[in-house]
Amino acid sequence: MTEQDLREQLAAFGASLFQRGYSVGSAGNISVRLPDGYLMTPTNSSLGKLDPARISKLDTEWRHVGGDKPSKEVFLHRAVLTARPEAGAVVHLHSTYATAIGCLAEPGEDAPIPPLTPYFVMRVGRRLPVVPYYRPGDASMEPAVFAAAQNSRAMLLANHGPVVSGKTLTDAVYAAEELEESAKLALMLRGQPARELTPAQVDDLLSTFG
Ligand SMILES: O=C(O)[C@@H](O)C(=O)COP(=O)(O)O
Ligand SMILES: [Zn+2]
Repeated sequence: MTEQDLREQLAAFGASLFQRGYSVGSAGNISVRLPDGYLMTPTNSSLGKLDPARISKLDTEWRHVGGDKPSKEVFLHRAVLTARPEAGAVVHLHSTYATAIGCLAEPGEDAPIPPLTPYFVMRVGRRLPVVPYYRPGDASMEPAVFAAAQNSRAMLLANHGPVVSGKTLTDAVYAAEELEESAKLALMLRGQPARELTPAQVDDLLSTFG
């Protein structure tokens, strides 16, 4: 895909996420890896109204070189895309159910979303670490996010929201949506004897689709 294609795809996915309530106001940010740098949603922009021409561009050293001022979460996206060289995009949302789990979960441990459905395992993976709380935009979060991203495609920022990576922007968006639906299921079924996928079933999914 060309950079222009990716700019248009980013704006279209942003609008789609916003229209379906995965993001409200100016919450959330998205980055996409390019051959010569990165695209990033501008700070204080609504994912629902992104102008492809004004999306921020950063060079390979993460310096702002074009478009509007980038998201204040550059450090967050840099940590994930550096830790996961195979990742092509990162989506950060404040989607309600995943954020709720991020308020219940113990920072430093894995989030309490059990493997209830195959698609959660296939899209998000086996582990969902919870990164301790940092003020949004705080550069000191970078080592903790980097460490979490080394072992997992997705994570929850405690008391803040989910961060999900994918090989492509499409993969990252689909995984972020699946994570939100799985968080909703986990909360709906909390305290009930829901049947989980067995470790063997999880292994089978990851070896087939992982
Ligand atoms: O929660 C925050 O403040 C940020 O993580 C966020 O979601 C929006 O910040 P910008 O991307 O700088 O608008
Ligand atoms: Zn945020």
